[in-house]
Amino acid sequence: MNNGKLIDALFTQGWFVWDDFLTQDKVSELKACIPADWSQAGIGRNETYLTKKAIRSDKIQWLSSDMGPPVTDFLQQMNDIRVEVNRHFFLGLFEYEAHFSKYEQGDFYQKHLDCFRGQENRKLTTVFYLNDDWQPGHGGCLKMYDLDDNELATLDPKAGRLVVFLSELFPHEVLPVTQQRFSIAGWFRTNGVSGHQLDIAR
Ligand SMILES: O=C(O)CCC(=O)C(=O)O
Ligand SMILES: [Fe+2]
Repeated sequence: MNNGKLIDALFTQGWFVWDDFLTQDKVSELKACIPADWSQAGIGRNETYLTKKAIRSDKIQWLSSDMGPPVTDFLQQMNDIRVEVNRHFFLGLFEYEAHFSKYEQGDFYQKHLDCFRGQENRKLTTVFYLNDDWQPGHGGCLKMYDLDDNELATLDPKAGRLVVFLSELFPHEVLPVTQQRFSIAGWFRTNGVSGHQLDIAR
């Protein structure tokens, strides 16, 4: 584990690229847990949930521990990160939600922030990549920006790489892919109040 570097980078720049977070073998085991049925990804949550292919065109599968031990292990590792980040930042991260994403030829996700308007309870984003032998011609890079629209990084979605960033500070996009691309996008959340209802994490 490399938590020290993660914590330092979150303090100094708000984002971190953690290469070889998992070995290639672990990545393969995780990939083998992906179920066969996929649903079209949407934007927003609950009643504001919309499917907007013009903004994103990937398909998703929410992670759950009944998908197998590699998924349970991954969720446990994310929980370890959650505990460590809470210890240093007092962010009160409460829960982790994550989905597998599948991008197929031509799929993309336009520039966005991961927290929803009026429900800013996604605090920290993680994206983990499952693509062996990713080549520059395959597209699908994650492009990160700051809130002033300066480009910060263009990252290959290569197997074993984990990207972590503060959800409210870094707009980002997935450039169109020419090759099937798998990732796990996840968010650490705090419980927020939405309207007059307590917005309980699922
Ligand atoms: O797959 C990626 O590189 C990022 C995906 C993303 O931004 C999202 O699902 O919110
Ligand atoms: Fe995102």
